[in-house]
Amino acid sequence: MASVTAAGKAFLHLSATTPDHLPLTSFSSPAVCFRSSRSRSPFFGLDLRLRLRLATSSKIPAPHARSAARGLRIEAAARPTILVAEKLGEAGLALLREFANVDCSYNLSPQDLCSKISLCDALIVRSGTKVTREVFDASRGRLKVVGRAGVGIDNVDLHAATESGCLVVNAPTANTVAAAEHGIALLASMARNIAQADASMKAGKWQRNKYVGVSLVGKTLAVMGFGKVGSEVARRAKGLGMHVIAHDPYAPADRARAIGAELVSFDEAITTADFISLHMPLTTTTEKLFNDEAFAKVKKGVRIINVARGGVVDEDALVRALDNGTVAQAALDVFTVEPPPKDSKLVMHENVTVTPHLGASTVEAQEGVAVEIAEAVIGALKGELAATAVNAPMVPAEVLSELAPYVILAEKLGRLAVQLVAGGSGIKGVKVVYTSARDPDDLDTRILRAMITKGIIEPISNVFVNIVNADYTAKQRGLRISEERIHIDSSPEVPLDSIQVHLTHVESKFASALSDTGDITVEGRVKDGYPHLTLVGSFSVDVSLEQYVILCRNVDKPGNIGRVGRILGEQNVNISFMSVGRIAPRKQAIMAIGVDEEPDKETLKKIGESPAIEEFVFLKL
Ligand SMILES: NC(=O)c1ccc[n+]([C@@H]2O[C@H](COP(=O)([O-])OP(=O)(O)OC[C@H]3O[C@@H](n4cnc5c(N)ncnc54)[C@H](O)[C@@H]3O)[C@@H](O)[C@H]2O)c1
Ligand SMILES: O=C(O)[C@H](O)COP(=O)(O)O
Repeated sequence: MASVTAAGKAFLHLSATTPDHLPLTSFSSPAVCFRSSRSRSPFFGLDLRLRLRLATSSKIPAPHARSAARGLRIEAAARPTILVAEKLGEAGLALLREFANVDCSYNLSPQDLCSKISLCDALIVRSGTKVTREVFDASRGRLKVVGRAGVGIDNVDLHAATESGCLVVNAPTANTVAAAEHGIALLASMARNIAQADASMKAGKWQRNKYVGVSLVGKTLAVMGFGKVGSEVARRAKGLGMHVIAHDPYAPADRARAIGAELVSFDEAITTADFISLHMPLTTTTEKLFNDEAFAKVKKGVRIINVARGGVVDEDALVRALDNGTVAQAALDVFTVEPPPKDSKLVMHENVTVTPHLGASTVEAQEGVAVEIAEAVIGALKGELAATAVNAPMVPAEVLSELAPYVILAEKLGRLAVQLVAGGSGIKGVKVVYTSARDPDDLDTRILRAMITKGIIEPISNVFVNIVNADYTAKQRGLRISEERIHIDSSPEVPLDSIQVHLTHVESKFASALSDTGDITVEGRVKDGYPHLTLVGSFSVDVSLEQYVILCRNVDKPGNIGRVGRILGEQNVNISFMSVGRIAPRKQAIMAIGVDEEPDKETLKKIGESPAIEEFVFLKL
């Protein structure tokens, strides 16, 4: 469809909503892993190594095996060896044994794991085994795949894995219901003092008055994080007659409504709830989110359940809140350090019920997880790439080499846009606009779309997005992605002029990021091979997208820029880049500041309090 832009240029409109099924076969040629400059995801540089490593297994297509043979040792005829370091369901073990020699060695010390690993092609773990850089070093290049039989891969050193050319796969869905059921079990047993009463009876007592509980029906439960587990907890709590509210800045409101839960802000959730159940991932934003400040706001006597990750709670602050009665009880399955110290005040607290990270531990979930991970590991050893690959997107090398800097730009724009979303508004629609001199047939945007999806989803979840699972993951989370191309008259040698990412109809924590249509809008370009932010809302800026960016809106008058610069300078925070975009001289302006170090909270507070600053946001890319 041809239309005309505001600038009067003709453009081609091509709307591609998320397809139901990805054409996986078209991606199944050489796997290429690449590393973005500084994000947690593995990107450029390691591509060929990982690709060739995977191609050294026996059942791979001949051309790939030939290319692998040139650079690497081939173990074509040998059956691979898989070390299973934590208990795995029988169905999964049976699948593994059909394909490989399986060594089930549980409770290995770090030293024993290191000495065994050089004889293994794959390693399967749960959350109890630390797969550190030492493990990858000790494998001396033989380890090709690490399978995490569960969701969280906090125990695997992803950078070290990628650097040693080792693929990491996980099993993200099979234990969702088990975790939700465990959350409900903790909720009910905490409310009725089941664990304490059981211990008391076993100690020979009969304390009927001491263990009077509280009822669930009619009480308000705040589900913090409305993803896979959180939504299942909400569904079950509705069945118990609870009033369910939820806080998740990125979840679509209609999905919550369908379950009968209302999405609310963080403050509303924690100030009104009788029970708070945590289901968000551990990220830089959620780390110690439940701290003294949060406990100061909760309804007195609130009860807290955590089956997500221990690090989301400041455990010392929780002990203080339990001691002073702010929090009546807590039921915890997860801890900052696992296992927690034997003398942990939190674990020993009489108002705390604990389980040793049992959320995923049902027979059914473990069978499901075992099959899911066995299939993923076998596939990877065969040279296929699973949709659950955590550290390996896959694109044809020639596409990658041309789009490399745009791929980084796409992910960074996604990361930036999602951090501008205000709590409670939920993201539903993403519109991506590519400006290019190329004919649509000459520009494959799948990888760019995948990278934008990755940038939007990864900072807010524990899902790892790659080219294989990007569209599926977006769809699963109710994210509709549409693409539009604007054709410009320029050299088709350059694949893209700009990429714009619009998060449609959301509220922003930085109002200036909203365009006239009410969308969060950011645009970027590649300049001298580096990604630059060139538009925020309606403001033109030009800042290199490095690790940290501060966006401030201020009145455009002398001295304002200097004030912010001085605050940063006083804290020894180095400015790497700065750009000012303004509507007109002496009206409103946006300062985009790239900084080398992460400013501490105090410094950010000072910037926010500076009279010149109308609003500001600190972004990690
Ligand atoms: N205890 C266990 O054995 C066990 C088992 C499974 C999962 N888990 C943990 O449970 C958690 C949830 O898992 P999941 O599979 O539902 O993940 P998910 O990615 O499906 O859902 C997480 C949700 O949290 C939301 N979120 C992100 N940042 C948030 C914030 N600041 N405030 C509120 N919400 C935020 C995301 O938008 C997403 O909807 C994870 O931490 C996971 O590791 C634990
Ligand atoms: O991340 C997960 O899948 C859960 O926390 C479960 O971990 P586990 O497999 O060690 O029980």
